Amino acid sequence: MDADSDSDGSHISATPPRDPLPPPRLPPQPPPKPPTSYKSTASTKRSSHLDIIFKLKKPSSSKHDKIEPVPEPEPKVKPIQQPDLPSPVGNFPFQIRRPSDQPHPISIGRSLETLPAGFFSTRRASFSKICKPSLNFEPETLPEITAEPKINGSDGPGSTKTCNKKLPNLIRGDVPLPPVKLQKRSEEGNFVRLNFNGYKRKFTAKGKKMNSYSYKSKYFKRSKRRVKSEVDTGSLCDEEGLVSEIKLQSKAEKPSRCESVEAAISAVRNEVSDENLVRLLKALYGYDLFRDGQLEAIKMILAGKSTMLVLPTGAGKSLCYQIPAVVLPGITLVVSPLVALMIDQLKQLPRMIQGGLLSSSQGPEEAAETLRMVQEGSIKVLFVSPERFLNADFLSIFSTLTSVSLVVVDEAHCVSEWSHNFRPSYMRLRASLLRAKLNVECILAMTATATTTTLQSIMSALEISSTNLIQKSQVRDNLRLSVSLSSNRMKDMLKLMKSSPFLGAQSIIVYCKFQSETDVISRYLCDNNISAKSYHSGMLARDRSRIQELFCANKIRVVVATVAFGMGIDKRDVGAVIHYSLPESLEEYVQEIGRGGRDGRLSYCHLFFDDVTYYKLRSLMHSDGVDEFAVNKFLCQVFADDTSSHRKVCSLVKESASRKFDMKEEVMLTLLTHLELGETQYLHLLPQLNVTCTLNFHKTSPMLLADKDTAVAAILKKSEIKQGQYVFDIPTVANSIGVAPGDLSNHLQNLKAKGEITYELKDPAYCYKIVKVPSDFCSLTELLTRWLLDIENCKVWKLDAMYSSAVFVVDTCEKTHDCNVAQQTTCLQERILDYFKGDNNLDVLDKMGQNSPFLRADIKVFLQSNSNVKFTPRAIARIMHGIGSPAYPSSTWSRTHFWGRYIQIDFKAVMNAAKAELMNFVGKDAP
Ligand SMILES: Nc1ncnc2c1ncn2[C@@H]1O[C@H](COP(=O)(O)OP(=O)(O)OP(=O)(O)O)[C@@H](O)[C@H]1O
Repeated sequence: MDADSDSDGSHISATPPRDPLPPPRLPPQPPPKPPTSYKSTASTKRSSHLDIIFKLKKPSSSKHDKIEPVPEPEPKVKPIQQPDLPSPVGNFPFQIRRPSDQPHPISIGRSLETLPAGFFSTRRASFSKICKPSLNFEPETLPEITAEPKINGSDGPGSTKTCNKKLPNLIRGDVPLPPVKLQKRSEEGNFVRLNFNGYKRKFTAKGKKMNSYSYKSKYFKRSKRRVKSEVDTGSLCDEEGLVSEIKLQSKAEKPSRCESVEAAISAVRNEVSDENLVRLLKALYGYDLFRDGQLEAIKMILAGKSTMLVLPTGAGKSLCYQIPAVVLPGITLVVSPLVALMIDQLKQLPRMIQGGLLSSSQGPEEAAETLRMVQEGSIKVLFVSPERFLNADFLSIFSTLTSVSLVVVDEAHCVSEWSHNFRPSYMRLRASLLRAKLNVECILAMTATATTTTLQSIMSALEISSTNLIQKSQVRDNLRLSVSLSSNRMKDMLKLMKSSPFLGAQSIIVYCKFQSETDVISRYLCDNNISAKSYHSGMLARDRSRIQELFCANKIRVVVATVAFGMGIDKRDVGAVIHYSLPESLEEYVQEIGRGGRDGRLSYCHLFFDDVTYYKLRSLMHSDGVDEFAVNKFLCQVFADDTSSHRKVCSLVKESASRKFDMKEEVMLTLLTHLELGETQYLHLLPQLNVTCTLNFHKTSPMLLADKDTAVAAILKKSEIKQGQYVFDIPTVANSIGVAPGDLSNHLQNLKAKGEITYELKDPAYCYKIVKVPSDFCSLTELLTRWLLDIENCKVWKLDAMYSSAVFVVDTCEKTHDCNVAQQTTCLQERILDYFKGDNNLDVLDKMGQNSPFLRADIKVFLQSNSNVKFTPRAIARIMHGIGSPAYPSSTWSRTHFWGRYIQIDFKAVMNAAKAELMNFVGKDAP
């Protein structure tokens, strides 16, 4: 989590001051069981905290979905005007409603994930005559590609492949394999086309002619400018490191090496023996031996078995898919959670393996070029995001034209909601779906950090047999671990860095929790003669990759970073990793210390922890939580649209919906994905779009154009005219003429190219089609709410386990009066192993207070002073814990002096107190 939740509220209270001391540490409690399945809990009774929303005193006359400007709150205890709040569902007491019959005002735009216009030229509809309802322009039902397939069946000149059929990914003697076709890297290296910082870079061989985007021209000049500005500000960078790295990447492969790789691949295809595989390892990478687990994994994949691979960070998991990728006949798809990670992995591919990537940040031409190469069969490893699986055009290539031999799910823990890093889009990666859409049998799931519960859920989703699990210890032996409780972390960290062994470390990563901390600490280190730079996701991508490059080239000694500097960083000689803040989970801790010692040499990892950070993080663990009534309202809106036509595209504008339901966008996506991929399929998600279009006509008059063009006629019908501009919702217009929103966007582009119109698209939205309207909204609401609650509890438990482990190590050390690094390493390693084994014997401290004598009184004053605002118990608890939410943003609410005041009291206890006070308030107020 990359947020800064510092409160700067005043300290005036209507009640006596709170106890400045944290509640005493309680004896270890039996560990709360991490949830095993939401299904089991779903049928239980509704949660005890009734999800009530209260309207205080004056009823609001504003419509609930109308967003009004946020008035500045008066200082002290004057009421704060709340701009856009979830409105009550039914009358008090709370009722769960079915969706209303009212039509939902949809809006829409341009696909963020659609393929470039013109890629499938035959798909274009002519809008001049069209749009009979019988025409089906829906992306997933269209005959996707009508052009002659070129790959595997090309009869064109120069074609080297003749096989039309999909090849199985199982290596057997009776299966005809295509000839080994390695890319001789004299032209481009393994970079297909990368979009670095918005510039295309094409790496060419030394001595060859550069293209117009070669690093020597644009990129080099830019990097020089950047270097200058950094030197001006006192940083220590020069361009040499970066350029030499690029030069290294652009070196051509010698033909003899290519031949030896080709021979080694052929040998493995003939016989998958240890000897042949070692020969291939040597030829491709120059390594003599496989590391623990690698050979086993490669053999399993080459035997066509789906495999779960759990190896520590830096143990060499990538090689386990790269070798099969060159041996297997078809393409290998690698699903990665982050674009930055894809770029890093693409860079790290051996030169002989042609790779490519598809990401939403690419331009249409770049994506088209990559897809063309995929179809030609010249890409062996393609990196994609899980969101790409929403794109029907992308899927069609694999279901009809290109054979996929292997799907690799990297960072596979993201599949599981019980992991530290659940990604809703990873829910799409189910074996059944992959098989249906890609016709692939073999799946490799890889992670360094998974508890037994997480592993079970990954293996069940990807249908990996328990016999195909390869698991090695999750922490490498060359990491020396130490921990200390610190009340002055800055000072202590400086002391640590100025003493042995940290003093001798060539490269150091310092991990912080909050973005603001990274800047403060890097400045502090620089002031103390330690060269440091900060790195976090709030920085420009260009600046981030620059810092990463300089760090890898040893031009910066210390990077002070948030969690954003993690996965994919493969600098081999990081000598120390310091945690300035407590990580959110042991998984995150293991992932981050895994950046150290990747060359196998000793690396020192020190963790500072303190109670203040723990309390802040614990509050943040509740920032994704939602209440039952909000889930119900959300469902009502999702299914509010006219359900008679299942062909219609519905949309939910992210920003306004997020405020309306007081739900983070990520949570809404989680719910929508569950509605698509849960036990019953209620909807079908489509790529996200910008849905609101503002259009101007230029050449022909709108009426005349409408006579010739059905789409324009529909636009005129469905638009509102605002300041002379036509404002309309893309899906509404597309639905009215029976075409897909993407095709309407393409048509608008054509009109723009002819000079007829100009237009702008805004309002990113989730788009979907309704498959089935739920028959029982109440049960579905309850099921989803319980599921989200379990995820919230699981996150809290993970943080508690992390904190308890740090306390445990320090306490054990103190008791034995013999604290040294070796002892702390063993102690923490054991703790980590127990945690990952999930034997539930881990003692987890419950440090949170359960009550405070002033809590109820403060809530009462807070309510009185904001009597014109609607609150839920959760909203009040968030304010008392100092966490903002879409409807109660910190920019507004951190001005109240109650902000973050009860951070040491358990969130649920604050919610309960808030509920009781709200009941009192409404009770008193009732006529
Ligand atoms: N058999 C081997 N012998 C020597 N070095 C190896 C071997 N296998 C992999 N490596 C090297 O180890 C380093 C780490 O490999 P890789 O990036 O694949 O690790 P990883 O397990 O994917 O780590 P992470 O989980 O952090 O991404 C790379 O530089 C790689 O070249």
